[in-house]
Amino acid sequence: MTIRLYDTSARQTRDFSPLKPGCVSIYLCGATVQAAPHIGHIRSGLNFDILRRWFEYRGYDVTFVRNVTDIDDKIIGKAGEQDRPWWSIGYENERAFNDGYRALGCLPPTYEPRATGHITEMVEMMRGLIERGHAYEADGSVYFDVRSWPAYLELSRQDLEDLRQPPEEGITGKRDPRDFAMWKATKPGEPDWETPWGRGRPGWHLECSAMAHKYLGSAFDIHGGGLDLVFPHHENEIAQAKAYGDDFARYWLHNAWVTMSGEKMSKSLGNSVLVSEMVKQWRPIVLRYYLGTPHYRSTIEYSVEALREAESAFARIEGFVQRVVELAGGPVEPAPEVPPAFAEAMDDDLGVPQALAVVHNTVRQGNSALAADDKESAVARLAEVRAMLGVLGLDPLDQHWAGEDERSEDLHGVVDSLVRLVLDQREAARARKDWATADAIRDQLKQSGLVIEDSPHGPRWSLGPR
Ligand SMILES: Nc1ncnc2c1ncn2[C@@H]1O[C@H](COP(=O)(O)OP(=O)(O)OP(=O)(O)O)[C@@H](O)[C@H]1O
Ligand SMILES: [Zn+2]
Repeated sequence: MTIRLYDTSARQTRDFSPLKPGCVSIYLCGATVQAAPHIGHIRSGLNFDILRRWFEYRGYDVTFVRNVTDIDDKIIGKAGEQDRPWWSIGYENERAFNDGYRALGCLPPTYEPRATGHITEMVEMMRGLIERGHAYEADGSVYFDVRSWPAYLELSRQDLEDLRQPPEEGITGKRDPRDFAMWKATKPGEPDWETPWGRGRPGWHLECSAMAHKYLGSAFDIHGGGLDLVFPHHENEIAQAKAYGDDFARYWLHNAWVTMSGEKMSKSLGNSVLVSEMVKQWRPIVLRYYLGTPHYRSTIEYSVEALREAESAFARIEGFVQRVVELAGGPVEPAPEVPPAFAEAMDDDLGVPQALAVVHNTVRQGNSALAADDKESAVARLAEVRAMLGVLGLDPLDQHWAGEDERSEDLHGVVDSLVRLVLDQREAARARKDWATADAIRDQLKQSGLVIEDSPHGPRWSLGPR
């Protein structure tokens, strides 16, 4: 039972062996809080939430750090446009991100450090890098000297000579156009902090190296983020941290994008679908199913059709769960272990699609057991299904989703009695051979979006597809 993970750095799947037995440390590049999250951002959070849950299932003690970049050019730009303090933009969007993560059932990280709370650590890192000859000050900014670090670009496997585009354009004082800014000299009206090299503000790359060092030490297990971060962000993080003396991350994991018409969903491109809008149209648990169940290294091309498919696939699972709970007449606890085929799929670079196939198979077996009136077997299958869904964060009976909407419980009861009332009327019409009324009632029920099924315990209703 070795977990295997695709390591971007090695370009292959490697057996995972932790730095410290029984423990896993993960650093995930989190939100730049310049705007509310789109579903691409939350996909990244979700993929790593599932990774973390899987490690926990496998008995590891997980330390999961997901940072917040609360100072950045775009935040400052927005503050100017909206005539608001820069930090009010950051706080507002950080809350929006947290609402999004919570809505989709992402467990809170162990630590969620904000960049601006770690200026001291960043100054310390720059001081060390300047002392070691890997960084220099120019005009109040501090740059990393890429030629001083021969291993630079080892993650993205590029050649320094081929690096055509300087990562930071238009900044003067660089010794080499490919050197990147760790610290940016202040400009009038911009937020700034005191350093030995004058007032200024941090560059994005430095923030992550400094925060990873502070919370996870000089070496840790896994560093993650979206594929877009491989270069320059992660490459620059590595250069800073390693040149400073850290061993840094041992495995690099990158989630693929959510795209729209083949292009990365992105705030700056304006092709974003906000999480806050999506949760008005789709149940959050369905969104989680949609965004969390494709393999983390496969692109998700946004489509309403695929969302509908996710909705009906999840409805099949949920319908089974409900039927067995009704039959059992009481709670059915998750099994202590997931089926071996599920575990095997998850161990293999987090093979959620294959693992999900095991869930659907078990649901099918459970449904056959129900059809055969085999209560014991149906209940056993539900226990397995719950254990598997728990790992994926998709167990509809989990506290998180059961309280999805507290009012929905009340509403469920109200709809229940209304449906019974209407069906009684229909029965009465049939009894007096008033077929026209009976048919009209049936048609109206259908139009209302309810699906009525007969069950040994009387009629059951559920919401039909949209
Ligand atoms: N479309 C996407 N699909 C998957 N992951 C994404 C997508 N967009 C951003 N991410 C990931 O979400 C995390 C937070 O991203 P961040 O706030 O830095 O946004 P960003 O990459 O600047 O996004 P945008 O391009 O929308 O401005 C990062 O790990 C990033 O790689
Ligand atoms: Zn980062």
